[in-house]
Amino acid sequence: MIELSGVSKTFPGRRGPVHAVDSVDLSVPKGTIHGVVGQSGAGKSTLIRCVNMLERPDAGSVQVSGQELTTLSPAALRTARRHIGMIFQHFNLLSSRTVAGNIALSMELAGIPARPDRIEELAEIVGLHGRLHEHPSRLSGGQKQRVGIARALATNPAVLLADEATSALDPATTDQVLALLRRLNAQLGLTILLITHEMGVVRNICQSASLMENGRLVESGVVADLVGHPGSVLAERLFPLVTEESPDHGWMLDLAITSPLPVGDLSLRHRCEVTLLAGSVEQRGGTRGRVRILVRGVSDREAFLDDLKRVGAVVNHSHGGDSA
Ligand SMILES: Nc1ncnc2c1ncn2[C@@H]1O[C@H](COP(=O)(O)OP(=O)(O)OP(=O)(O)O)[C@@H](O)[C@H]1O
Repeated sequence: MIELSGVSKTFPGRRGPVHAVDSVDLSVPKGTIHGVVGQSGAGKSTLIRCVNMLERPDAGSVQVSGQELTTLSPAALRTARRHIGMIFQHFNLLSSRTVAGNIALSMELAGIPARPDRIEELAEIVGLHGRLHEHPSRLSGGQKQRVGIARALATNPAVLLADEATSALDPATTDQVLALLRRLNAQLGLTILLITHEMGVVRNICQSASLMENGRLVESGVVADLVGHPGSVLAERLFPLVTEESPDHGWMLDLAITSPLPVGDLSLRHRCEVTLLAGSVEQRGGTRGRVRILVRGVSDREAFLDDLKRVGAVVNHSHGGDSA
């Protein structure tokens, strides 16, 4: 697990100090996937680099798997880093080495024997079987990232840090790489901290997420909980509800859902018309998202609201006086 407390990092800038990371507290439980989103310059890269001390924080505590990293000697830090793998947007592979050579590199650097059977096993895990003797230039972006992942796994880490790992990939390849990360999380119990500017990445694989602005985490939480908070900026960005214009008739409700909404059943039970106006829902790893519905002709609103509660829908916002 990853536990950050009061982590700060300031850089000197032309117009004064830049507080890239400012008093960040963050807890990522073992075996979960947490995403940090935010605009360019928010401090995401600096934050993730503080987790493995590629960037040494000016203040605060960084604990990974129960070990405090900020006070370690250089030698002890090298050993601790074996348990923290990292993957990058541009893969950072050595072009002069084959796939096998790139995977072996992290073992060599960690002082672990680079056994061919282990390298083959890692290639198998990431779906690169049979490509071990090729050079990176012959691989697609998705395959290069698979090499990056195999290299990161070579030292058996408990934690994987992903710095915009899918930002250079097309949507279909992004989905495949995210599916691989989800499988590694489930099968190896890998704890994953990722940073991204793509909301889809968080929707797709993260159980929890944080929004970073100007070096601070302004919102943090379990995604399924965040969608139920009416004012959550993160939930709005993750699950945007886009409608052309508000209908002038009827009762409009914005709902947070964590299971499919039985629209047909609701309209039958309440003898009313329920129309889905907008929705942003993720089904992978359990349903979660937001929907906007228009209800017309309902006679008992209280009973309708009770029924929504019964099916696990939370009303974030309701609008419109005329239900007829
Ligand atoms: N080594 C450095 N020296 C000086 N300033 C830095 C350094 N690294 C980052 N910064 C500054 O810290 C702030 C946060 O940068 P950071 O790269 O962490 O943000 P980010 O959210 O990852 O953005 P991006 O997605 O564009 O990489 C920026 O203002 C950046 O210019």
